[in-house]
Amino acid sequence: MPNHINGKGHYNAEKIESIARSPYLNQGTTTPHSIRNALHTAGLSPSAVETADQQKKRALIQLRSKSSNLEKYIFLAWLRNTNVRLFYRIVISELEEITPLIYTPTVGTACVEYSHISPFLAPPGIPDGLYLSLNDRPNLTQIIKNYRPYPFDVSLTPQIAVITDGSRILGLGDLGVNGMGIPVGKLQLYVAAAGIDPRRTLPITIDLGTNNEKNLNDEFYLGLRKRRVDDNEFYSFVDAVIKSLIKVYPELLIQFEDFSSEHAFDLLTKYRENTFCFNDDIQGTGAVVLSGFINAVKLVEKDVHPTKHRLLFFGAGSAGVGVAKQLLEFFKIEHGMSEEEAKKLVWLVDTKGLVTLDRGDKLAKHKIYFARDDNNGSQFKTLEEAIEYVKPTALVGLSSTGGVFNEKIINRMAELNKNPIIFPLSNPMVNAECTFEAAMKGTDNRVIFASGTAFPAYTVPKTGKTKYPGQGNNMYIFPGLGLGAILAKPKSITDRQIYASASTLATSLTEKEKSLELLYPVVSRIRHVSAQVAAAVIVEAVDEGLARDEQIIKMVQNDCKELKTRQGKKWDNLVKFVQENMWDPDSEKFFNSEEIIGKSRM
Ligand SMILES: O=C([O-])CC(=O)C(=O)O
Ligand SMILES: [Mg+2]
Repeated sequence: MPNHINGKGHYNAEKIESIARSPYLNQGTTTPHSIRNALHTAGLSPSAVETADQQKKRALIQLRSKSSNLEKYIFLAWLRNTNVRLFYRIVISELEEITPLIYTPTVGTACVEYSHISPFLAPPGIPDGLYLSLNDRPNLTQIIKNYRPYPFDVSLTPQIAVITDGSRILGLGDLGVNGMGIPVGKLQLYVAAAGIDPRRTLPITIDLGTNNEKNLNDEFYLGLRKRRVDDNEFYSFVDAVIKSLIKVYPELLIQFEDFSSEHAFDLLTKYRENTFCFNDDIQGTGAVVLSGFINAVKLVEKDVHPTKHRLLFFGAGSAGVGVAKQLLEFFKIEHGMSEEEAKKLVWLVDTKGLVTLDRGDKLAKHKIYFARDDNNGSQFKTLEEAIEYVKPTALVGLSSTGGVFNEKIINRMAELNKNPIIFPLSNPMVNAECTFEAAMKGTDNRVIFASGTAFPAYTVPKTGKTKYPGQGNNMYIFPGLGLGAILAKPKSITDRQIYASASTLATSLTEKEKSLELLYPVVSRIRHVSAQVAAAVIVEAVDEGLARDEQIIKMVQNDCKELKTRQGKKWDNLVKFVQENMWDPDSEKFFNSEEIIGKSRM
């Protein structure tokens, strides 16, 4: 733990002041009177001394009394910024209730409104994250150095940064600087789901303008009021930011988030070999869908041989192509198919129809890989036409077009397949290509379903049986992947590490979860699941010879003697070690009460 004691073994007045004012150290109404006296905070709150549970109960009652989810978001942000550990106690114990409020879908609403609400999320002087705008270009390194991650602790350096330019926030498009809600939300999940210390997280939004007219015309918009810069300036600015970040924090893991598709791919290609980074929308979403797909394939394998699937992707942006590429790994690794063979199982559809090489338009770079050349000159302009042509076993939506998997399309998938796999993955909920209820009704309840945002369970009217939708959200991957990477410190994050995260997530289901035909573990188990994912990433990084943490390397070599035959192994010691390394709001003794009391008596 950080040492707050001065040279003589006592807290000095300055330290006492900083504890009293710290939303991390000061525990408000649970503080005993002796400590309140010592901190000189006696009289600043009523006399009651409460337990942490009472504090939590009160906060939950307040939270639940709010009538809209946006109000709940604002309440939770305020709580986080005034009593960090109480906030995380609540998030961790009530994950299923709180995740949709601090993350998708509510974070989408919060981002749209961010310039209107952000001044009211924290007391003055408390940053929600680091903003770097075009005008900061000459001083980037200094600004990064000056920024103190919140809650403040100068003895701790950030371990993980989530960085966006706000250009493609969820399925909501270009929100400019309002996108800050996303890095903030993702990093809260790093804390809650993977036990990263909140004081070591760094949300970053770079502001290179916005093409969002509504923002540009909004008198309260807080970002640069100009159109986005061109590609040259974009890449050069991002490069300057990455270089400055690494200069200030050489071991920082950088997660790229919600960049527009074209930029997302190019940034990943540019940095993935030499920089400690990954892209959550390409690799995180890719891995989580792969994991759900592995389990979906198992549920239908009596009827469809795994290598006979035909996968139709509606939406060919970073997520669509990222997911499709990850799925290829499954066919290659688990079924020995060549890349060319596996690629033939994938068809992409975008707004102009089936993506083919001879369609006549200039395809974006990232679409060319999957563009078909076996269409004999025929073109298929709509999703319906593409479905008739491909006859897919699985329909994956990453189009950001809410409701586009309409009744007709769902019915057709049900005619074509005994158990159609339908994954409407766009976020937030309004952008999902269909609801769980619509998919169940349109397929006589035979659908195998996962969405990006959690839908409610559905009870089949005739049988009374309740079915649970899968939530194919990258929150099952990025916290564990990031934690594993932070612990093993590989030189780079590789496809094999990503694959390991996905296949481990797929096998992390309990017998009960399997008996309910779930595709993903229940959210309330996410801390344990993240530990397993992290362990898998660590083992892979060591196996690849890329890990650089000596202690981890030794431990893996002892714990997982036969690295090459480790499939299906649980690596219990390593998982335990990872869990022991997780930050927990109650695990630390934050200051020495005796020392403070001793000081006040002097
Ligand atoms: O944030 C989420 O819920 C998933 C995600 O990365 C995205 O939709 O861009
Ligand atoms: Mg994202």
